[in-house]
Amino acid sequence: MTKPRVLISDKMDPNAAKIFAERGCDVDVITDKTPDELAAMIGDYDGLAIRSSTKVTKQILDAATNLKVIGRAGIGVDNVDIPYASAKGVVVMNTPFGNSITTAEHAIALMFALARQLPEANAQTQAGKWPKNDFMGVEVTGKTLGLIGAGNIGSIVASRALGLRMKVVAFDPFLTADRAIEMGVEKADLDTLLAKADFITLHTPLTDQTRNVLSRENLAKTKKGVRIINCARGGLIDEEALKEALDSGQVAGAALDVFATEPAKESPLFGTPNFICTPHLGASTNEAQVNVALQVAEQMADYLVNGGVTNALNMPSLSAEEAPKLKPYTNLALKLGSLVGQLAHDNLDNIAIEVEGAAAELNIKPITAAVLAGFMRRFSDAVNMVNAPFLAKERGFDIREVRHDKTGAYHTLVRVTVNTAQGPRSVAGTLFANSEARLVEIFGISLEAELEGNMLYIVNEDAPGFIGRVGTALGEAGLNIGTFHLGRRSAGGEAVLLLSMDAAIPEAVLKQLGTLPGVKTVKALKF
Ligand SMILES: NC(=O)c1ccc[n+]([C@@H]2O[C@H](COP(=O)([O-])OP(=O)(O)OC[C@H]3O[C@@H](n4cnc5c(N)ncnc54)[C@H](O)[C@@H]3O)[C@@H](O)[C@H]2O)c1
Ligand SMILES: O=C(O)CC[C@@H](O)C(=O)O
Repeated sequence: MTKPRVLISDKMDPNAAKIFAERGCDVDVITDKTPDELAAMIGDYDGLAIRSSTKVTKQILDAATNLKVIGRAGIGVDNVDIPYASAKGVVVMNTPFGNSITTAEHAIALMFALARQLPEANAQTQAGKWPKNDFMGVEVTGKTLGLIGAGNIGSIVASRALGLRMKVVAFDPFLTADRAIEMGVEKADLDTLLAKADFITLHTPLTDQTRNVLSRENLAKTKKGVRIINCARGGLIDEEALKEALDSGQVAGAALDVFATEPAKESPLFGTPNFICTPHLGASTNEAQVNVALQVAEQMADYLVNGGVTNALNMPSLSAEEAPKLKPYTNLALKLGSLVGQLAHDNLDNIAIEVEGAAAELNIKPITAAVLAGFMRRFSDAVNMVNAPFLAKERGFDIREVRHDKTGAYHTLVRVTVNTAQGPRSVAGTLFANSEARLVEIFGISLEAELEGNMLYIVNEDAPGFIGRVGTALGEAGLNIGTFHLGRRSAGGEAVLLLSMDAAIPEAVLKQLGTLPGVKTVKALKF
């Protein structure tokens, strides 16, 4: 097997390259490339490991013809076009916890820097001014910290602030009352937080809901003399309005680690008294960078080598332990989905995936994703397990997953059903020896077959001599039959013939078979 190739395109702790190599990947570290240079080389790689400098745009993804996974050594993935990566079938992963403590500590550091004006005091002291009377600070003890966003980083900031004997008021629509009690914070709406907080710290992603959460209007609702810290994302604060609020004294100080446009080489805020900033250093500690580098390399290698999925933003998780167990099922599901897709005449918009026996004990999501991928190959060869659920959603598919506790004739079974104009149609399959995919039922008729390579599917009226006539027609066309599978609804009723063929069947032969007496359907299948 050829080794997966990984490109590390941003500066990353060297442990990442080491882990990739140890886990069986070939790895190149090539940083500081222009988008055109990256687009020219990305086609050679299966994996792309990044921090925030590399922008994974449509241009890069279009050129990334072999790419299977993008790993972000960090939390924010706003530098990756996730919808486009998903549509292209590329898994996007991040490392959601590796730099949380470090970033929370940076927010606390900036809070103290604001409270005691440390950067300016330092600059003036080193300039020989000894400005002892110019820097009257404020204590944080007893003050109220307003937390906007109480996720991983926000909750660490809250715990540190409580340790400093501050009160913490949190605004986060997803914060439950129980979790707020557990965190020791007061849950509040945004206006209450703005009115109460002496310090405000932001810890949300940048979304349509959070963009400009500290807008001009909201800045005007803050307690006069508030101090504001943003270590989350630029764009959460209206920077022009913040400048005005600092100038007017409404805001006594602001500390930004992040800007709406980065790198921020210029800003209306630069030079404003009581404004301090750092160049997106929130995650920059040795500890955090080792954590995220190790984690991203482990996760990406696990996916490329074993199929394990951890911390993906566009695919359900799959542990390295589950992945090998699920692999034969996803193979079976892909084939069943493909069979239904090839046989379905209607423009279907619904699909049900049922699992029973051993299959019912597994994570059904990858099985569903594989069924959808197989089914939608009728629309495009580029469909895979990553993009199939997104494409299905985009097409408005109704997808039903059913897990049955009972076990039937087979120790494990996956059934795929679609509703056609003629009523529900289903196919089912099992695993022989826990690994070999076998079709066991097709549209209500029991029939055992491997779904492999070129196949011929015929539905006919059961009658003596029919099989011989099919064999003769194929033989005369010089087409060799590999295996022969038969099933029927009842003697003399509807029968199904499924043949594996050594070669593809020409259209003319299919037409000729269609003229045989009793034939209802003839179709060439490909797996
Ligand atoms: N400065 C840095 O270097 C640095 C480092 C790490 C993370 N970050 C950024 O910090 C941010 C937070 O990271 P995290 O790990 O805590 O993420 P998280 O997902 O754990 O937490 C985000 C929280 O924001 C809340 N939220 C979502 N929409 C909201 C809204 N409209 N109003 C209020 N709250 C809302 C969510 O419910 C969640 O609790 C991210 O944007 C991340 O990219 C920056
Ligand atoms: O990689 C970095 O330095 C920044 C990381 C940070 O913005 C994140 O979202 O994890």
